[in-house]
Amino acid sequence: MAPIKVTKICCIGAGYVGGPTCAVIALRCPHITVTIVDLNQDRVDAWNSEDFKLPIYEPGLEDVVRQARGRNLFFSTDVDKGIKEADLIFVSVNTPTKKTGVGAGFGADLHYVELATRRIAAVADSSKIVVEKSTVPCRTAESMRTILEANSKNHCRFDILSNPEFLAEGTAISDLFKPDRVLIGSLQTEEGLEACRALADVYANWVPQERILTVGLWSSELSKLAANAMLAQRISSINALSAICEATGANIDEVAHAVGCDSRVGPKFLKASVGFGGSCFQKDILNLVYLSESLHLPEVAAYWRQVVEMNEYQKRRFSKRVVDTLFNTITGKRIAVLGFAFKADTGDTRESASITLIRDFVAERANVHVYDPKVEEEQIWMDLTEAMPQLPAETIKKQVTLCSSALEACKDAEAVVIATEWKEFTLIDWETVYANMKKPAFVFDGRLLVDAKKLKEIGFKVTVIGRGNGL
Ligand SMILES: NC(=O)C1=CN([C@@H]2O[C@H](COP(=O)(O)OP(=O)(O)OC[C@H]3O[C@@H](n4cnc5c(N)ncnc54)[C@H](O)[C@@H]3O)[C@@H](O)[C@H]2O)C=CC1
Ligand SMILES: O=C(O)[C@H]1O[C@H](OP(=O)(O)OP(=O)(O)OC[C@H]2O[C@@H](n3ccc(=O)[nH]c3=O)[C@H](O)[C@@H]2O)[C@H](O)[C@@H](O)[C@@H]1O
Repeated sequence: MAPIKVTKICCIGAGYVGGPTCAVIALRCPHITVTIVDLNQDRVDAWNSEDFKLPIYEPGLEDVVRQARGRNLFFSTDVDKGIKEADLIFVSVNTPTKKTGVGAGFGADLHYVELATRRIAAVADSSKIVVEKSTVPCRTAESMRTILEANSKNHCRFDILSNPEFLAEGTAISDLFKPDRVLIGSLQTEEGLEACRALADVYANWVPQERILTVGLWSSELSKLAANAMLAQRISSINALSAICEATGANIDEVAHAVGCDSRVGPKFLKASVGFGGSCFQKDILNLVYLSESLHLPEVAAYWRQVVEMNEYQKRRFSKRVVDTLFNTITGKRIAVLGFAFKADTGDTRESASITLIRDFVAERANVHVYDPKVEEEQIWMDLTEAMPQLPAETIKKQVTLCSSALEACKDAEAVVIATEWKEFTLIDWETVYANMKKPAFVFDGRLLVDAKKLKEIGFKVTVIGRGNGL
């Protein structure tokens, strides 16, 4: 068969993955035209905005978009045109956990993937390589192929590839510039391997050959779920140990360092925290749990489910420690929560531990003062109303105040809770914070961020995750 050369790429879905990933492809491959399409007009308008007020915050992203937009990078709501013109199409739509029906609460909602696939089938009038970029359950490519083949016109060929994305938010651009690996899964047929080579050639414009891994379709799909499950499992493991540290007087940072020095374990992803958040860890593990159950592997399902349960326990445990320490009641007390994003360097709040903490504090009838350097106010209100459906919005607004700086949030507070590891929280002037707080002044560090000894010297009562009360 004739070699395929990719010259036009379309990406369906201009979100946290589709946007940065395809912007970097456009930057690194000036000879390829990249069009990112989305049904969401506001999102596309933001990507196209003259002042580069992009819909997502990601360090380095604006620079990439500034260089490539209008040259060979385009954003549009014309999904059909994007599909028609492309020879390779990334499907990078959302795959949230199902809310209702079979598999509710566990399985992936593949509705958006299916709609995008059906759209490709409906409008494509020439052969395409269709690439699953979204994280999907094992064997989703088969369903996509069935839909495409059943609807294909003009004898169009569709080759399906799996090319999961491993970027982390906050470091997306550097992850994309220098990925640990690019994974491409294909059918092991002549056509499948040729499609795989064509996509590998795109990445080869900037990724060293040895980092481009080519495997079977099902291995590729499963590897993405496995990677996220194993990363989250490390956090739940260290968080489980943090509870033992608090009860025994061991120090979780010292334990993590000692364990991570073993080259077989490695030092990364062993930072104890108030719990992992983000749009994917929980969703992908639940997806793996559902897959295991469907395959009649209940022990495997129970094993992975425990990673999520431990995370829920960690968040609950932390809120309880706040209440217990504040003399068993926080009713009417002012609590400053520093950080609303699920991690530093992103404005994303999906599954953020901060939401759970604030919900718990509001349930205890505390007055919560929140500050985050990047998250939009509107987003915070949306997340809190969704997290507390039983409370009228006015009640939430009575108990929660949004602040424009850490100092403002901490003023007159009885306790400060650090929920996100923003760098600016390491630079807080704690002397001033202390002077402006009610006494005794408490600090609860859910991110191992503060110098506990120094804060104690100032006069704070300090509680740190993974350390006993004696610190
Ligand atoms: N957020 C992350 O850091 C990572 C996410 N992933 C996976 O990538 C996928 C996408 O995630 P995000 O980019 O975070 O989601 P997102 O929600 O930010 O973006 C998805 C976009 O797809 C659009 N969309 C949905 N259906 C469409 C259709 N039929 N036609 C056109 N546009 C459509 C939505 O309007 C939305 O803008 C998910 O499967 C996720 O699990 C993978 C690695 C990292
Ligand atoms: O599929 C995805 O969506 C992505 O999920 C994660 O990326 P992300 O969720 O953006 O961010 P992480 O850096 O993994 O952090 C996830 C959560 O774990 C927490 N975390 C991380 C590391 C750690 O040691 N301790 C810890 O509590 C973070 O604060 C955050 O709340 C993975 O790291 C990416 O490889 C993957 O592509």
